[in-house]
Amino acid sequence: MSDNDINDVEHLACDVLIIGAGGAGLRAAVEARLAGKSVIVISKSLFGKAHTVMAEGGAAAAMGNVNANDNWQVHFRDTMRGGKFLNNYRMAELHAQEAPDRIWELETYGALFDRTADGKISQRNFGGHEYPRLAHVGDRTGLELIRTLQQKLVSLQQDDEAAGEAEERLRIIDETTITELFTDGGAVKGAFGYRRGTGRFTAIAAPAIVLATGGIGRSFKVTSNSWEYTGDGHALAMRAGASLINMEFIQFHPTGMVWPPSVRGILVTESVRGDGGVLKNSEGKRFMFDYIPEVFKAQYADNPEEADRWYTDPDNNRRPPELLPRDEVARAINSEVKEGRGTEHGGVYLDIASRRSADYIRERLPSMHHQFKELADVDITAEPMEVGPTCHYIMGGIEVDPDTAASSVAGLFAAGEVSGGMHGSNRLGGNSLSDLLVFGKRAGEYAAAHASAAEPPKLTDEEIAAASEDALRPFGNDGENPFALQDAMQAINGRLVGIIRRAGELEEALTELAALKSRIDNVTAAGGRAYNPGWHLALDLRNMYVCSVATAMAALERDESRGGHTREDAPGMNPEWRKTNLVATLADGGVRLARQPVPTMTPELLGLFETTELSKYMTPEEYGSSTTDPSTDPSTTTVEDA
Ligand SMILES: Cc1cc2nc3c(=O)[nH]c(=O)nc-3n(C[C@H](O)[C@H](O)[C@H](O)COP(=O)(O)OP(=O)(O)OC[C@H]3O[C@@H](n4cnc5c(N)ncnc54)[C@H](O)[C@@H]3O)c2cc1C
Repeated sequence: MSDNDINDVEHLACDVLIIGAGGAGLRAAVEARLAGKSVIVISKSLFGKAHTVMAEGGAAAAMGNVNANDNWQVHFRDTMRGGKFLNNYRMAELHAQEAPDRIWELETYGALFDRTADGKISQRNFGGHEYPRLAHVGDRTGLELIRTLQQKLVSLQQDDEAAGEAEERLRIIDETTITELFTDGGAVKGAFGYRRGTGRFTAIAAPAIVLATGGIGRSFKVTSNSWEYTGDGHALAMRAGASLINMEFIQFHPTGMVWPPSVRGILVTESVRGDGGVLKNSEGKRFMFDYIPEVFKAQYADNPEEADRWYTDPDNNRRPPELLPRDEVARAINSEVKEGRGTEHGGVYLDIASRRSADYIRERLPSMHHQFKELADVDITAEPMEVGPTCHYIMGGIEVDPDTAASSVAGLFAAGEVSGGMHGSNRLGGNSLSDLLVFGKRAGEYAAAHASAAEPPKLTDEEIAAASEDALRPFGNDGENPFALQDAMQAINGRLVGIIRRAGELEEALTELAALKSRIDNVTAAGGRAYNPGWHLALDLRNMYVCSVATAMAALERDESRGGHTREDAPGMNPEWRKTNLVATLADGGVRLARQPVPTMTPELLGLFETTELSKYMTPEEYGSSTTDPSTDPSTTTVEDA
């Protein structure tokens, strides 16, 4: 066999294939396996090293442990407000209702959350959440979540082993990247990928597939995301015929590290602000009081005295503006820096040292203490941190049915960050960990049900050979180095599709991206197939490209500012745009963008809000309207890209 032998393919089969071993993938795997299905979980990185493990602050669930006034209705309201009412209301409803059960269930799997004085799961404050709501383990919550789900999977494998069928029903394959999905007659039937360590190909036949591949953050240079987040699941879904929703909404977390340059973008958890940290500019001013938008004035304190009282008496005071939703805080920091009140390294100060004791900081924020000491030689118990916005999360993603997590392609499901709709135009902190538990479980359940009703699919030699040839193409190309092309794409996105956007710049981005296309098609890989990061990136680039184009197109189309999409040339929210989702599909190799109506909330859910609040987001006739079916709505229109 030559190094580039396209015939050396490992053949596998299962009922439910799960692509991604973060929280969403692992929770789906538990559910599908408990439903009696054979399951394979594939992970691009080492098992246990998914993004979820990096989550710091916690998982939002209205358990009411710290403030008994909390309940799912309040959580639902906060989530819709955070998303500026563009959320898929049904997803937000299911999420708020089911998150507490998913957290308690984790305890039955062995999770150990921090406790309140009376022994309940402790819950902390976070931006946009009315009550303390984030179940946490210090600032290492994601680690506990992944550890627990892995432990659950191992215990299920041990059951199988005892029955003499180890790995028959649950197999985990890490360091393997899926590059293609196979479809037949509009339904998925398997996937193709390569083992990173050897470069050997793998073809897996499966009637049901769950995409749980996380986000797209690596399309930007300054990001909290790690190397794996290249939009693979988004692009795989599109190539299989599914649609992406609202890709313009990208969350720039307000607080990433800004110094030294080698660590720029690494996250500084919102828990620092939840636990009392405040933002100051270079003049020492606590500036967030100047940036409270009209729609949030009723809930946020407009003076430091009231804001500080809130930490001990939240029932009688309004919240500090440092805890506004992330999009608001990120924009405020951006403005301060732009107006010359930033720090030496282009950020602002985040100060908890002058407000909390060193012991408190070390106990509540051990990872942050360690991170700043090790990476920046800053002792956060004695000095302020320098922070600035960093690309963190994509609200856009695969369009799914809210109850079943099914995409428009039969047998293809999606959960976690790769799916769209749940968070509307902006995600609240803590709502991702709960989202991936709620919808990971649902995706696993419905994928298992789909597999039960399907025939075992067969993969053909021809389609496997075509996928192999495709994957090997960079070795035969004579173009550019993949790292140079990634830099070029990151530069376009950072400069022209970043936190503040303008129509002219977005057009420029699309032109520059289009010019990059042929260079990406001709990207070159050198060397052999074993552990070859250049080859791996060469294959990832086409995914990053298609996601970048979908984002820039949707950002140009939506000429309003909402959540994680700020148009300097179209400031403010437009109630007409609140009724519209932008849906991207692939057609003739290009991205196609369509407008679809946002499903309207049921009267029961609308009734959870004051009319005065709804009037800030909606047109008057909407308050009393009932659900619209997008597929039959005549106002659906489309635009084509180049
Ligand atoms: C530093 C940091 C802190 C955060 N803190 C919080 C927090 O406190 N609370 C909160 O709610 N959210 C937080 N988030 C966001 C949250 O962690 C993520 O949104 C969430 O973990 C995503 O989970 P997931 O299961 O969807 O995907 P991930 O955990 O991102 O896992 C994706 C999986 O897919 C695999 N994969 C990707 N592409 C392929 C491919 N082509 N083939 C095979 N496998 C593939 C990856 O290897 C990985 O296993 C934080 C994010 C970061 C970066």
